[in-house]
Amino acid sequence: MILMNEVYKTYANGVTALNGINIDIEQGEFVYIVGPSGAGKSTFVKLIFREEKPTNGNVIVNNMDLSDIKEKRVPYLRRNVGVVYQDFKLLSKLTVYENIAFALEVIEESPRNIRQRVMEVLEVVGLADKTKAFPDELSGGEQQRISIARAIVNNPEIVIADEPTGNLDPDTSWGIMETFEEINSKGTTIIMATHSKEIVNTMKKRVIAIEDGVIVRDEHRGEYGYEI
Ligand SMILES: Nc1ncnc2c1ncn2[C@@H]1O[C@H](COP(=O)(O)OP(=O)(O)OP(=O)(O)O)[C@@H](O)[C@H]1O
Repeated sequence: MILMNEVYKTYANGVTALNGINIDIEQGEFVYIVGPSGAGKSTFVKLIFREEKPTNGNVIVNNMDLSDIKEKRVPYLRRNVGVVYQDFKLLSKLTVYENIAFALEVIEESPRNIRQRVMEVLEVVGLADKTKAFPDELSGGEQQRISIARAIVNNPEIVIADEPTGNLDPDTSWGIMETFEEINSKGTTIIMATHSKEIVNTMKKRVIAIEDGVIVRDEHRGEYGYEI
């Protein structure tokens, strides 16, 4: 569960990105975050995996208040929150297998469990035959699938995706969206910031619209609502 209570975020340069956010997202929901460029979408999602801290207010994720958790608890939070980025952020010198295994090695899983789990998530994203490939030997869509596999390898309760289809062509984007749907169907919460009107209006989900740092719309099976 994700709760935000009167959340404000002002960056060091004085820009206020979030201006009094109140939200309640239940476990298992699929939520799109939409809004114009600079509205505060990325800031909103970054608060959930504590990439940023609120200036004021409370951000509660899986019963942890991130506004005041100790630094040493952050890795524990991150095990429960997988993140997918627009630009994939794969490590170019590591193979597909190593990129995914890395997340388990840092928490000292046994080699046997690592092997089993990496192969499981590669099956989920349909790339079990690519274990030995390096990221730059893969298409953009394949790289994004690997980054999704990496995000779910710890079995997180929440997956955050910040414009995951932003660098992909439409056909590839639909495939990526199907993968997110499949992950969501197993109970994982998905929070996705997106500019894709077509995706939001086709795969209907909850839509939270942010403008100038405030929530202006929160609809069940909502529309994208902006011209692009
Ligand atoms: N690290 C930062 N330091 C200072 N200002 C920032 C920082 N990150 C974002 N901002 C500012 O905060 C505001 C909100 O930015 P944010 O990235 O959250 O918007 P966004 O809705 O995700 O935009 P986009 O759709 O263009 O990605 C913008 O005015 C932006 O310039």
